Amino acid sequence: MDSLYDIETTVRQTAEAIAAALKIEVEIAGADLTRVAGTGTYSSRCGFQMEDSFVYRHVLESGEPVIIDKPGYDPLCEPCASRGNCLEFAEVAMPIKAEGSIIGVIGLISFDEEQTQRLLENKDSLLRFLDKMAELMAAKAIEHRQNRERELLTGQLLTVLNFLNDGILLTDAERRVTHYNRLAQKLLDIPETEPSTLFQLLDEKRLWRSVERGEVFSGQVKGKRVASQFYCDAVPVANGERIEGAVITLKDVQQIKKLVKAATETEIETHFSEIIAASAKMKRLKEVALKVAPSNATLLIQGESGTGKELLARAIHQSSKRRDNSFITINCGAIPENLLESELFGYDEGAFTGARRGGKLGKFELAHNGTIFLDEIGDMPLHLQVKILRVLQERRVERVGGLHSIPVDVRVIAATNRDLESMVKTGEFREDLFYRLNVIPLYIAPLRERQEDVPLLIRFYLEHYSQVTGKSVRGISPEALRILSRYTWPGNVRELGNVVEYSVTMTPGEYITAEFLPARVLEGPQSGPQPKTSLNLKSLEKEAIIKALTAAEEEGNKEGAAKLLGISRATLYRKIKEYNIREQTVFKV
Ligand SMILES: Nc1ncnc2c1ncn2[C@@H]1O[C@H](COP(=O)(O)OP(=O)(O)OP(=O)(O)O)[C@@H](O)[C@H]1O
Repeated sequence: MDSLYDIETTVRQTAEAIAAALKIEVEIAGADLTRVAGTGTYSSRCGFQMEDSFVYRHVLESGEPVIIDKPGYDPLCEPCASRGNCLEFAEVAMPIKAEGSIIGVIGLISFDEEQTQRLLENKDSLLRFLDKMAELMAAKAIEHRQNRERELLTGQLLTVLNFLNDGILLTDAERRVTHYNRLAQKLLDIPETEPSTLFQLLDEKRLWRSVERGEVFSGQVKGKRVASQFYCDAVPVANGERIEGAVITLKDVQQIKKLVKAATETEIETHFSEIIAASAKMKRLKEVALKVAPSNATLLIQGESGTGKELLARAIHQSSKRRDNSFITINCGAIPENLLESELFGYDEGAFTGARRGGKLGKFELAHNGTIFLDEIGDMPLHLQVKILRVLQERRVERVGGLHSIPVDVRVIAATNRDLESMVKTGEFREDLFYRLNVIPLYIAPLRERQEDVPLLIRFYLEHYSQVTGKSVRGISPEALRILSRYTWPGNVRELGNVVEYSVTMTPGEYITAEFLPARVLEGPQSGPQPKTSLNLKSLEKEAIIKALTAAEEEGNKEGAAKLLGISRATLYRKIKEYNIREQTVFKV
């Protein structure tokens, strides 16, 4: 609500001006009938509630001006105690209206004949004059209220700006920084004492080019006063066609990476103590891995699927001084070849049709100061193998469509379940990359070759799944344990975990017995009585190829064998040659 008290000085000056112009006493009251200003005898009575102010109350209620030329005899004076003894000769009262509300009254009072004559001789022009004075005061009161509201809103907006997790810069059309929030000040080290331009703070050429075109910009920009990279979004502020400035938001790229790490990694921190190892092979492997963990050496972990390659890589990262930075994994075999390059190395804005505005960080950049785990490196296409080799040699990455290379400090741990050495022989894997990766080779033996680990792993998964399912399965019968110990575990530890989960879920009692083991374990290949050669990886592979070829031939489609096996046709033909699988062996048997 607009109030005359907020503009007390203006009200007093107005009262004095009216009094000087008309040579008559003036008083101005607020909406609650408190005298805000007064001249002559009234000047000492400001700030007090008026008594017997029946005329003013009527004006406040009706919103209409009143002229009383016979005080004490007018119907409005009827309730007044001084009725009949009134000292006033005449009175004029004009309401003060602000946006539909009545916020006060201007009162003129004459105390002799001469004043009365002056007051009443030209009523119309007097009322017009008073109306203008009332309008002036109302405008001032409205302006004062609007300023107060604007200040409040500015204060609220500044609080919001300072509360945001992004740095915010506002600029004018000349790139002068007109406003910034606390975070922007900290991120860019903006000097508080002198005004800054965008040019002094950011390497902003590309950003400003977009702003000038009236386009939104998103991308990475380097700081000028600080050595940081920022992820910026800039939105032009336009007035019609004219660009009048921009709003720029800033995110510290290092901070984003830390957030990525926090969001993706904290739950799966792995320590060496979590790698279960009873067998001599695993104990020895853990020893070697613990020794190489603190170094920056590139590592290659080989082993069948499910043997714990990723688990080992995580433990190595966790034991290195990179542990506070990201451990980024990428499964090179699971990502379509045409997307793999940009996943690994990122791309710059406009690198290809459909490229995201502002480009995209690659996994190598995300892993800066940390570790990148290149899973299934054996599935990496040859042209990307060259790029990986270059990163390992030069420690810089080049984004797809990028003009400059970016320095990265990344430890590479690669893993594969394929025989990279024979892939090198067949030309499927680059020899130079193989030797680069294989600086320190780590081999995880398949579970069937380290049966001593089986009981310990079973106990671990029993406890885990009993807890997860809320069942109190406490152990396993000797017969069930014997069956599991003789099983060949083609899926290794991952499969063992699944088997225990199945059995815990199925078993009604406190112990897992043989009948609650999955059928494939009961019927599947048992390692004990079988000839040792059948456990050989190569003979298993040969067997699988023969089976796939037979199945495909039965369907009249030889090509389908590669699909069944999940390998390329070229690899299939190479393996047929390698294992000397003759047509009649396959098709005529
Ligand atoms: N020695 C071990 N102790 C405890 N858990 C293990 C061990 N080895 C493997 N695991 C568990 O087995 C599962 C499979 O492990 P992981 O994913 O590391 O295998 P991998 O060799 O990387 O598999 P793939 O080649 O299929 O990617 C995980 O749940 C892992 O925690």
